[in-house]
Amino acid sequence: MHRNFKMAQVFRGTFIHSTPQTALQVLEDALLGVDSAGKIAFIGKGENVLELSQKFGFNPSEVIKLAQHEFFMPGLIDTHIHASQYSYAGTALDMPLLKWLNTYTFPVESHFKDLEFARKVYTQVVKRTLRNGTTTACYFATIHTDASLLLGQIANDFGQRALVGKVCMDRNDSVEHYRETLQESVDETHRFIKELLNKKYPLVKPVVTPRFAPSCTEALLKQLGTIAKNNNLHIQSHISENIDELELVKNLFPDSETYTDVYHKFNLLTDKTIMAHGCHLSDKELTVFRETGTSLSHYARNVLNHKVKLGLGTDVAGGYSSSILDAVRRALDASKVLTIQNPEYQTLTFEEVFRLATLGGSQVLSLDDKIGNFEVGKDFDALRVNVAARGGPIDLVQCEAPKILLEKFLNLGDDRNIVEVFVAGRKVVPCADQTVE
Ligand SMILES: O=c1[nH]c(=O)c2nc[nH]c2[nH]1
Ligand SMILES: [Zn+2]
Repeated sequence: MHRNFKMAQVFRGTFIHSTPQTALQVLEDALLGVDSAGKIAFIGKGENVLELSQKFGFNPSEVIKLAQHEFFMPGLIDTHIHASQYSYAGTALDMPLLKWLNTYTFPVESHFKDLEFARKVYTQVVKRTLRNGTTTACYFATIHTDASLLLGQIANDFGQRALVGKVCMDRNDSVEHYRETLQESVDETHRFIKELLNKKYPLVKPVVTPRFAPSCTEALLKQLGTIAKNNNLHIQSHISENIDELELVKNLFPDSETYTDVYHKFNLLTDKTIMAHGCHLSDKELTVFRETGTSLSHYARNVLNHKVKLGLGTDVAGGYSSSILDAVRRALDASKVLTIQNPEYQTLTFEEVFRLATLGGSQVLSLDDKIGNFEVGKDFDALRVNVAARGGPIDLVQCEAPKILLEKFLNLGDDRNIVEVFVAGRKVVPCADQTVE
């Protein structure tokens, strides 16, 4: 027998996922086994259940069968979300970036030195995103180390896979008490990394997080590049979101040719770097992204054309919803608008956006050896979707093919259709305590 672990769960039904070659692969009447370490042990055909049960040592009567209108898909991956901005999600969308940061964001984030406030918001955001099917989230917290550690603890407790970033900023003239000195930022980043790694959470890791170039001095960017390199850590930040921001970066970093150069110079562009937005990146800058292996949390055909790793992010609270399903729809809508403006522009298909939300996200986070689709050896991070869930938002008149079921779920579904969520084989939704405080 080829297994180290006992088979913990075996499912039979439709599995839908992406591969690097195929945006949508449907496995009908498949049998998938998850071992006691939460990894996919085998994928076979339902009709071979007896043979597989002998080979992998499970009882065919214990196989969990999906109902009609149900399917499994890989867990959704949010490659960019500000956990600390969740309290005002859905509001404060009336200002351009720099004004928005000074007016809403920095004052709210400064409250996270209060650990009870942090606990409340971070518990809400972890529970809500899990409920919405986000099995992996790449979080920005705030400058406060203890509150950022708390976010890691809460993600671990609820079973979400997460990268957690203590935000670094030693430049901020607008909200004076929401700023660190260079030394504080460096020391606290060291402490954050050390303490989070010491917890040995299996699914939660630190990510080095310069907020964005305008809120960091060159000295800080340099030190953060070194810290990430010495500890082989992920890095996340923002880039090239807004024209005023570009001007500011030009003024603050006159020696750098482009915004991308600012980060590149300080070793902040690596194959474990996730940059958000990148709306105004030139072809030349995108080439640097590809060459360094840097990923983008955004959507855009041009990014795909440059073969830059690309995934979706909710960007709460700049984005109003904490559901990746919402990001899927906005990516599709925005892509249609781009085609209206330029008929040569090739509209993204729902299959492509499905891949961005799952496998693409795993590539962005350099976790595609562990998650992103249903491959033997990967962790079982999955959503059990019932398109016809009672009380849900979708009415089915007749039996539909799996591809249509997925399309309906992506375009019309919500958390009522996500009947179970698994992370590394553990069922995290429904969990014992379902109410969002
Ligand atoms: O959408 C954004 N949200 C933020 O919090 C932020 N900080 C810098 N740049 C940013 N963009
Ligand atoms: Zn952001």
